[in-house]
Amino acid sequence: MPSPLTIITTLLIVYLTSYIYRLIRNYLLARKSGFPYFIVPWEQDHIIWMIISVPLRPWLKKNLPTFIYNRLVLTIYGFEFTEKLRMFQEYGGQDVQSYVMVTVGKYEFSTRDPELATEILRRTRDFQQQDAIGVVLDRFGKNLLSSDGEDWVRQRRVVASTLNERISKTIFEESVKQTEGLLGDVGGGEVTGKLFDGMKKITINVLTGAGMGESVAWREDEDEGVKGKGGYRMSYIECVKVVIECVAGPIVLPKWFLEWYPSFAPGSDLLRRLNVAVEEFPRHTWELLDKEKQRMQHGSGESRSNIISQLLKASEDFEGEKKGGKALSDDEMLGNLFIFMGAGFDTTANTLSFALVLLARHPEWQDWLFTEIDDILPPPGSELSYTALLPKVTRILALMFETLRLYTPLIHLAKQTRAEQTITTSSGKTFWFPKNATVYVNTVAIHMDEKVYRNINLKPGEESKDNDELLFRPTRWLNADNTTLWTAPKGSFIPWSAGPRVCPGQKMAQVEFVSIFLRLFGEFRLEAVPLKGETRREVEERLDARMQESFSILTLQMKDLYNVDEEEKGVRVRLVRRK
Ligand code: HEM
Repeated sequence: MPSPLTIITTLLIVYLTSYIYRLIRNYLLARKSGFPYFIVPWEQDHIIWMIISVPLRPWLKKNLPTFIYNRLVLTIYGFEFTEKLRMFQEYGGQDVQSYVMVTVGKYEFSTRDPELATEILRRTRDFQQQDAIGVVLDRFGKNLLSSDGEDWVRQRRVVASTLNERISKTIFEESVKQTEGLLGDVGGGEVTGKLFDGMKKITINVLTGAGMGESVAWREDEDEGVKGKGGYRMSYIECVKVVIECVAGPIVLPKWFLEWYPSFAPGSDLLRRLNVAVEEFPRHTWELLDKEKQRMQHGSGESRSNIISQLLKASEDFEGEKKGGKALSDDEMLGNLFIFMGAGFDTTANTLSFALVLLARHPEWQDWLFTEIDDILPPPGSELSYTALLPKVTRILALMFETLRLYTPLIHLAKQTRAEQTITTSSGKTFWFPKNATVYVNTVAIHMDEKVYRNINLKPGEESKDNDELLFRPTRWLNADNTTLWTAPKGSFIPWSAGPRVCPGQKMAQVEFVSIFLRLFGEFRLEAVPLKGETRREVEERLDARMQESFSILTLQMKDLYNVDEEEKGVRVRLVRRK
């Protein structure tokens, strides 16, 4: 019988040998790749490290020697936003702006090179979705975001066709209606921290109203809605909110764990609500689907302009074409209706919130917006028309693009190789990727490319600056004529990704952003409210610092912006009537 000491020593030797083996293996693969590489002898994808490293980051920064921290931080989730361009400047090559990080964990490649990014995103069969996406997002069924190959092609055809012009018009009208509801709450000139919660509420109400065909009145108690009608404990909206809140982790917990998790343990309230939501979300969704089917059967046969009815219609068309072939299995139908919520909620709400904070920080850009808005809005009291207004809007879209450039919701696009791959660039150089490589397209760094963005489209009176690409300047998105939108070169502006898997909700998000801002800034100006004794300069510094403290849980967001009650926290603003 070996002694405990012998067992521990043997285990230690086995672990160390495996550790050194993995490091050397990744090192040899990196040398073969043709990319610049550097070594961080750490297991970046170890589950314990992934959980503890994010909260530990400030402590590590304070206590570790800089040369160690600067490498270790690149193994901590969300480093793309905190580190910006540094790692490419230190380790990336001159011509390809990419690197391999040699670790003890998975082989990891990152790029900020527009040409490589375009190629990676174009070749969806060679650079596929990561396995981890399915673990998190397949809770209610397989879906577009987690699928690859033929399954993805079939689902994409059906799902993407539902987000059409009819939906855009519905989205526009529903967004205006919801914004009016919000203005009823916060448009009285009072100081409020709730404007940003309002953006979340608008986004989810629009997704439910224009998406699921269940229009929600602004003042409707969230506990009401569909709740109660079939013995539900939570409304549809509440279920969606809880599930999305849990997508970054707890969603993977099995039902038995949620059921038995002790009520005195930390996080028990959220897990208890998740337990209910996981059970009731599918029931609500089936009920909405059934209702829509009934309407289609008993109505004129015309599908309504919401996502759920368009999805049913697209499925029917596909099934007709394929003579009995099913467009989406029941499981996929549910999975995709969840993905619409999951993919469309936080991304859009956070973009709206960042844009508002940027406008409160830089009020001079509000005047710039007013010029366009006042020019195109009909007289007060008239209805806002999607078809009349949308083609005329450029400045609000320029603001949206500039917000997405600086605070891109997805800080990287994560892909994975399942076989060896090569890419040959236009300069004739060939690079190699091993099987099972993690491939990151770093959107934060791509959006800060000085060769693309520095001093582009300067307008009369605007000065050129050495750090212009790091600054908030929406005019860069307008051509010299000042009325048409500038298109960034291929692979240089990818908040919605690019290639065949480009976000199908791109237009929907733009329509929502434009309609909310048209309605809001048509009537109001936004002011940042100073804390006690704060000068304007100090307000600006505080807002800049707050935006830089943003962090990513699946999407990038500001800390303490939502659900904040205390006076000193949150970002307090005031809407002041313009006319
Ligand atoms: C500002 C708002 C939005 C941003 C920045 C955004 C960004 C993205 C990005 C980067 C991807 C690619 C993800 C990847 O490949 O891993 C994506 C995919 C997707 N998005 Fe969006 N999105 C937004 C709004 C929406 C909306 C409103 C919807 C629909 C309601 C939506 C539905 C989807 C779907 C279904 C996919 C999967 C596409 C596929 O894999 O073929 N998104 N989005």
